Amino acid sequence: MKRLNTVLKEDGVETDLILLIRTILATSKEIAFRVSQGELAGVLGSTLNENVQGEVQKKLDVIANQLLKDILIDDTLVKSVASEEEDHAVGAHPDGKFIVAFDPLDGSSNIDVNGQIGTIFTIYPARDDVAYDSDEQFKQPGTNQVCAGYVLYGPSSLLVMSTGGPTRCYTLDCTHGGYLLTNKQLNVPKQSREFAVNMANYRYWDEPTQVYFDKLLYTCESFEKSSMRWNAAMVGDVHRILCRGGLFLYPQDKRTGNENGKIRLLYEANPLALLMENAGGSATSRGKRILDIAPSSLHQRVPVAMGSDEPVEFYNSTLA
Ligand SMILES: O=P(O)(O)OC[C@H]1O[C@](O)(COP(=O)(O)O)[C@@H](O)[C@@H]1O
Ligand SMILES: [Mg+2]
Ligand SMILES: [Mg+2]
Repeated sequence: MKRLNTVLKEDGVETDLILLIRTILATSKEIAFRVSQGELAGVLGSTLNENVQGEVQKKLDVIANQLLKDILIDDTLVKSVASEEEDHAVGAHPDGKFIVAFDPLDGSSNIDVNGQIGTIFTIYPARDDVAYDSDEQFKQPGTNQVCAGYVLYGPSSLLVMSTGGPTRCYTLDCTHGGYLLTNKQLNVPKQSREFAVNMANYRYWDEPTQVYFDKLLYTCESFEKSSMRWNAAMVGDVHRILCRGGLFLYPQDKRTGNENGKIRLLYEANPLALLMENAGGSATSRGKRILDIAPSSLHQRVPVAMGSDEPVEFYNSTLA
């Protein structure tokens, strides 16, 4: 099996970008180790703090954020970093070539129940027309991403990543400490009857989304044998869909604060949209391509429908 470094070189990825990816992944190995130790490493449970979005921070959210932030702001290739757990962009090096955004720990509610969690990251070229440490650095559409990926800390730790080409999957080999290529190209099937959505929000959805699910569950013949799969971690739900198709949905709803759903554009929707598209799937928000939306603020939320082409189109046609 090929090592990550070899694959990136064969893909023609520039050396500086390879170095930055390796820096991020060095931290992911540290996080993977702590996750695997669980209670023994003292990483379970909550802190007394909330992040800028009013969510209670878990100890692992804070630890993963600190590990990633520290290593990245030390790296001269990095101009600025943005994180779900930071109020604003954190400046690193004014001459840095790249900016990095991340969700240090996605699926925080799964931490204490030994469920799937992951780290999502994305790399963009740095801008020279705005201050190196300002949020403006990150107001770029997802099409500008030069790399997007996630590390899923499950029964094994997996890296799923694209540097613009195919979405590839690597497995962390704990015996030598490196990522090895285990699937050179993920291909999302065009059709699928699986869907991932928090059905408990049904009463808050707007009418078109309710109608879509009424059709899907009760009348639509092609969904007769559909199955729901919900991890409560987008990274885990999207991983399943990248492997075997399906629809991931997090719509907007009527509750105050949920007008744009829950998923954050910069460090959740955009990197996962790039991986989905480069695996042959679709990624949309209110019927539009997610990758074309530039964030207007760091923690902007967007409704999300991504996965196999057919169910994504069917969902969007119901909204139209
Ligand atoms: O179960 P809920 O409350 O609908 O939320 C699940 C969603 O929230 C998230 O966990 C948010 O991510 P964080 O854990 O990084 O805050 C998504 O990954 C997931 O799809
Ligand atoms: Mg998240
Ligand atoms: Mg998070």
